[in-house]
Amino acid sequence: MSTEFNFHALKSAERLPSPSGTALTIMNLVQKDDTSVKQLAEAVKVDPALTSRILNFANSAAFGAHRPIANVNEAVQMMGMQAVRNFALSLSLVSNNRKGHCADFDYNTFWMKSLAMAVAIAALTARERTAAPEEAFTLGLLSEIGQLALATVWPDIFGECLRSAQGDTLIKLECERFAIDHKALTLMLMQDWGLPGLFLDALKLSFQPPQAEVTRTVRFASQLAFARQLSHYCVADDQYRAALLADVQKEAIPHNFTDETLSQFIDQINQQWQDWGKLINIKTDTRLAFPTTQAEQSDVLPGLDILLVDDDPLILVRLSKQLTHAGHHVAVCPDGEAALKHVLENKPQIIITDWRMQPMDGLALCRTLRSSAIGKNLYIIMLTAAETEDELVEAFDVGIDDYVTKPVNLKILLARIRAGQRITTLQQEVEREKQDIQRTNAELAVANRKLGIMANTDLLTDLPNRRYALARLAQEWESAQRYNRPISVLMLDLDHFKLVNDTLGHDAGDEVLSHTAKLLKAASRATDIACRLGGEEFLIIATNTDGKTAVLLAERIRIAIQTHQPNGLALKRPITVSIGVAGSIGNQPGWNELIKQADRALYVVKAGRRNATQLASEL
Ligand SMILES: Nc1nc2c(ncn2[C@@H]2O[C@H](COP(=O)(O)OP(=O)(O)OP(=O)(O)O)[C@@H](O)[C@H]2O)c(=O)[nH]1
Repeated sequence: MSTEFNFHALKSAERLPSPSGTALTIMNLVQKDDTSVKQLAEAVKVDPALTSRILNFANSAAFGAHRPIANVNEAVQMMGMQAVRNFALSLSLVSNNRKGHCADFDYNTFWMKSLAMAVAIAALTARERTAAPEEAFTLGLLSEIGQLALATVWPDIFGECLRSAQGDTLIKLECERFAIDHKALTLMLMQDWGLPGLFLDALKLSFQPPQAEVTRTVRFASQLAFARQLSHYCVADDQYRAALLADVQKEAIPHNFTDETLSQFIDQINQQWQDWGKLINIKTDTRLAFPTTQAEQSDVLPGLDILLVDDDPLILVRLSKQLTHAGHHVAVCPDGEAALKHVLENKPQIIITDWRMQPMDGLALCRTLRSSAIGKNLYIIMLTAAETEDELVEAFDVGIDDYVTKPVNLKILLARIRAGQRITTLQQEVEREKQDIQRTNAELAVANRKLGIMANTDLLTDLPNRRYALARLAQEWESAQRYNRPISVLMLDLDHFKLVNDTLGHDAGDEVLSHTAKLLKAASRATDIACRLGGEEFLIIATNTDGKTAVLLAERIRIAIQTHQPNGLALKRPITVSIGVAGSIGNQPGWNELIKQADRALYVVKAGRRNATQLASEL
C-alpha cells in the first residue's frame, strides 16, 4: 500500500510533529545559499538554551573536539551549518514532545532510548568515520521519530496497537490501522526535514537483515543496527542486560571490539548518555526491565508527576523524599520562575507550591499558570504559613485548588494529593470520553484514507499509480523551482514484454511486473519516488538530482533488472528495460515538458538496441 500518499495527507493536515521557533528560523536560514556563519550564529544566540547546548556539543570530545570552543561562531564553524541546523531541529522536537495524549506511549522512555541511540551512533562513527559524528547524533535521536508521530496523530489507536502488539507485530498492526508504519513514517519525516540521503538510505538498510556488500552506506547501516543494540543495552536493568549481552558481544566483533574494549566503550556511552540527559532534560535514571506481558504489568499503579516548589532547600529535600517514598515522581524547583519553565517542559499533574518566594511567589505562579493553556487544568496545592482568611480567599480566587498549612503534616498532604488525584482522574475520564467520540471519527478517517490510498495505488505492484505520480511530480516540481534544486524523471519501459504474455500467459506477465516493481523499490534511494504509469511502463521521480546523476540511478536499475531475473519462469528472453531520463534545474517550461523529454529519450532507446539508458539532453 502506498505510504507516500498517506504521508502527504498527514502533512497537509499539519498533524505531524514539527520543529518550531528558533529551530525553524535556523532551518530557513540554512536553506538559503547566501547565509553566513555569523548570521547563523546570531540566530542561535537568540535562544540561550540552544546556545549552551551547541557549545557543549561542539566541546564534546566524543565529536572530535581537540581544543576548547568558547563562542557560538566558532561552534557553528566547527560543526558546520547542516549539523547545527539538524541539531536545532532535533532539540526543538524533543522539547515540543516531552509529553502527549497517547496514554500507552511512554514519552520519556522514548526520548531516553533515542538519546542512548544518538550517543551510541555518534561514538561509533567517531571510531570509524562513515559519517560526521555530530550529524549521526541527530540521526540517532530521530531514528524512531515515526513512533512519536503515530502517538501524536492517532493517540488512541496507536495506544491500542502498543497494548496488543506482541514481539514484532507492532509494524503489522500499524500497517493495518494506519496504512503506514512507524519506520516508513520516520524515513518520510526525515526526508521532509531535509536530512541527507545517505542517512535515509542507511537507516532504511539498518532495519533490514545485514548486507554482504561493502559500501559506505552499508557500513553506516551496520553501525546503526549495532548502535540500536547498544542503546537497548544502555537502558536495560541488570537482568535484562545479562540477557542481551551475548548478542551485543557477537555484533561487536565485525566492529573490531574485543570484550574489554567493548566494555570500556559501553561505559563511555553510558556516561555520555547521562551527561546528555542532564543537558537536554531527558531523564536517564529509569532502567527498563525484560519486556513483560500486559497481564504481568497490570497490577502496577503509576504514581503522580508532582512538582514541588519552595525556596527552602530543607523542605524540598524532606518532602520530595517522603512523596517519592509514597510512590510519586517528584521534581523540585526553588522559585516560581523555575517552576513555570519546568511546567512548560514537563507538564506535571500536581503542583505543591510555597506561597512566599522570590522573585515570583506562589500566588503569581498560580495566576500565570491559570492564564495559560497548559496550567489551566493543573491541580495546585498551596503551602501556607501565617496567611489570613482574606489572603486565603484571594488565593482561591487566583486559582489554587487546595492548601496545606506549614509545618506540613505528611498524612494530611498525602490525603490532599489523593483528593487531587481523584479530580485529575475525573478530568482524564472526561478527556477519554471526548477522545472516544473523536475515535469513531478517526476510524472513519482511516477508512477514508485507505480508500484514498487505493485510489492512488496500483494494486498489482503496490506502487503509486499514474494519478498519484503526476500529482506528486507537479508538487515536487514546484518545490524544486522554489528552492532552485534539480529534479529528474526516469521513464522506464520493459522490453518485449508482450512476448511474456504471449508465450507464458497473463499471470506470468503479472509476476514479471511485480518482480520489476520490487527491484525498482530496492534499487532506488529512499528519496526517489517509483510509480507504475500503467502496462509495463514505470516512472521514477528523482528529487534533488540532476540529469547526469539520474543516469547513474537509471543504470543501477537497468543492471539490477537484467541481473535479477524472476525465478521459475521459462522466459524466451531475459527481462530487460529501456530508460529515458530527463533532468532539469532552473526555469524550465514545466513538469509535463520534462516527461515529454524523458519519453522522447525512451523512444530513441526503443527504436535502437533497447536495454539501455538515454539522457534527453544528449540527444
Ligand atoms: N500481464 C500483464 N500484461 C499487461 C498489463 N498491462 C499491459 N500488459 C501487456 O503489456 C504488453 C505491452 O506490449 P507492447 O506495448 O507491444 O510492448 P513490448 O512488448 O514491451 O515491446 P517494447 O516496449 O517495444 O519493447 C501488451 O501485451 C499488454 O497487454 C498487466 O497489467 N499485466
